Amino acid sequence: MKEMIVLYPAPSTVHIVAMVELGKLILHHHHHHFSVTLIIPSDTLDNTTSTTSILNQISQTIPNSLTLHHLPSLSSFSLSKNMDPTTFAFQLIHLNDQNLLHFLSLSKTTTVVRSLIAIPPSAIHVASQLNIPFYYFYPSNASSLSFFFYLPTLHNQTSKSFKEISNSTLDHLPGLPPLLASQLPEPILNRDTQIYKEFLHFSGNLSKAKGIIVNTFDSLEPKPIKAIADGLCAPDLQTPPRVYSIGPLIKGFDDDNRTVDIKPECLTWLDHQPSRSVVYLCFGRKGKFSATQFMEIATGLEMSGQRFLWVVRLDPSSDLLLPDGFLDRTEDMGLVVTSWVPQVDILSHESVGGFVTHCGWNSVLESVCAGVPMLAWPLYAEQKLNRVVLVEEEMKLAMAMEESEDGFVSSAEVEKRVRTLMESDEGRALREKSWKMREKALAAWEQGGSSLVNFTELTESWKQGS
Ligand SMILES: O=c1ccn([C@@H]2O[C@H](COP(=O)(O)OP(=O)(O)O[C@H]3O[C@H](CO)[C@@H](O)[C@H](O)[C@H]3O)[C@@H](O)[C@H]2O)c(=O)[nH]1
Repeated sequence: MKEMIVLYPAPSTVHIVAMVELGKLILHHHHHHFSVTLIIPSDTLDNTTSTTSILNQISQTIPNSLTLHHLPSLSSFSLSKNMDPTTFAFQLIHLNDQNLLHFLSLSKTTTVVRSLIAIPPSAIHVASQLNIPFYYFYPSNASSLSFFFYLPTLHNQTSKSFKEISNSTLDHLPGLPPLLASQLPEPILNRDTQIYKEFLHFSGNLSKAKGIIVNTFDSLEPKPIKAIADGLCAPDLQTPPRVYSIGPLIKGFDDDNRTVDIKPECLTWLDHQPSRSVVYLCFGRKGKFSATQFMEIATGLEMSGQRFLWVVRLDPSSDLLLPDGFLDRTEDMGLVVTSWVPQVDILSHESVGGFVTHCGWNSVLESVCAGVPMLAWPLYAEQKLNRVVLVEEEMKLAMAMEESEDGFVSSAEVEKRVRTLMESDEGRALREKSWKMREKALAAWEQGGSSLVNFTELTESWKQGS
């Protein structure tokens, strides 16, 4: 009988999508040995129409051998207006712990559960109650992972919150370039919050997992990967846990094509633009801006004279406010889209020459896989840290959008940076570097490539029951 691998994402669509890719990977290589069950939390952070359509797409494209298990709905629980999304996510996760325990206990009566691979931090306790080998799946990069490994050490060095020392430079973080305290992951800036405690707890537990699976590849982030492996991030540990970088895991190009019956307008529009001429702007699922900021972006884009494909997210109740006559004047130059777009297809389209991104890690990986240089405009979560790493000389796949202290970006800045990205020698150098990194991304999964080797070691250890 096949042994079971259980995948347990956080209650967020983007993490479910990443774990589907992991499930497909395991089944593609090892379907004779393992069955894979993906647990779908019934309530997600982003219970929106796009979430539903993505989840529908997922169920249409997953292989039959990937079993979905939906957790019961937590219908009595609703998002309090005052609760920030991360706090909400942790609440959902804690409420689901019992459901997870119940499912795994039942599964254990009929099959061998070879491992639980989870994003939610508290799943480690469920696994240990049931004696199931536990792996964290860390959905962002090795750089922010190395920071979380080091957080307990930092915590003990000072009693201050990072937000109190926001202009101080931390230049001793293992594997990382110097960072301002304000550039650290946003949920841990204030140590008086419950979220900070949750992350500290997560950080302290990282070493208790049998391994940590990260969606990156060795040649993209060699320094933080080495710093973790060398034990620099958790100096008190005898043996650091094994980190398996098995990326890039991104949504397959084919999957989208199979489900999209009608070619989206934006792809048809791209077909008619010159090679590498279009700058693509998209800020993830939640990247919303104030009306004033929208105006500045629009003005900056128009002034840059570059062709653009701009994906705009709006609150259901808001109208899109653009400068008078903007759409008419830019009719031949740009397209503004408010719907969900097939980002992977867009980034790999011949006409796209640059990407203005919020630095969400999936977007970054998708850009890397398409060889498209980035203009980094982080908004929240660990995105500021991601920007520092992306623009650093070592990696240099992006240039930075410079914002004011309160996060505002002027139209002049948008104009200047977009033009530089698309037209200057600096932009061309970035493009060349990005193309080289694309080749390294592909190589990571070729014969002898680092991600294939790491993945094989991981799955072999399961087969040997170790
Ligand atoms: O119209 C759209 C908008 C987005 N996407 C896709 O949605 C995903 C967005 O993922 P990501 O770029 O990682 O952004 P977030 O959803 O904001 O990601 C959250 O999760 C990431 C991984 O943990 C973190 O790096 C981010 O900071 C955090 O905001 C990507 O696959 C995009 O291709 C589309 O396909 N169409």
